[in-house]
Amino acid sequence: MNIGVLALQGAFREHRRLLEQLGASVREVRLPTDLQGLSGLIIPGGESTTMGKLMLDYGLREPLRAFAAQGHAVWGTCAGAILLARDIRGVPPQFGTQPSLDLLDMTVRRNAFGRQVDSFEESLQIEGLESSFPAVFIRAPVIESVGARVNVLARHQGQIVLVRQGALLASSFHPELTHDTRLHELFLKVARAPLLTPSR
Ligand SMILES: NC(=O)CC[C@H](N)C(=O)O
Repeated sequence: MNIGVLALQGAFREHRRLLEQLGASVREVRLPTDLQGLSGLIIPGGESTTMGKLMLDYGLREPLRAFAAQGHAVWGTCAGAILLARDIRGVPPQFGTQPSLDLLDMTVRRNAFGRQVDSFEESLQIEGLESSFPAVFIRAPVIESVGARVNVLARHQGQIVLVRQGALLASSFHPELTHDTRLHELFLKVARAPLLTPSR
């Protein structure tokens, strides 16, 4: 299966390594033509302001929206989750409005768990996984609210940190920075059969 990782900035190599470990063939996506023939795409963590700007500069916003509209699986982790959100809060005023793909019906607040030094790892209970998942949070966003079609799959201290809406997934944390492959396996399952996989 061909899976893309948006490679404008951020932790794309780590996602690539995990996906390849699971047998996927991975393409780094930098241009709209790179999306051809892919079954799914991961938007990594990094800096959502920079990534959003590069996304516009490279003419990727509309092609990415079209890719998702075709029903392909798209998973945003941390900054990637911010880019998927319909509504982004906590953007410093000097950045103006932040570009978003406006795909997932949720409101996110940037850097809601604190500063870089406040990064932490936490065992999360995730719906559908039998044992807890080691989740790494780095200047992570919180998902403040979600629309009716969005399923909440995990919370940390009451705050939403993992959601699914059809073939779209968003996590506040970085599963690519651990050795636990279960969320990448879930993503590949969705990418294989986006319309067949139950959303819970
Ligand atoms: N680890 C991350 O992806 C951090 C996200 C970053 N704080 C942002 O708002 O874009």
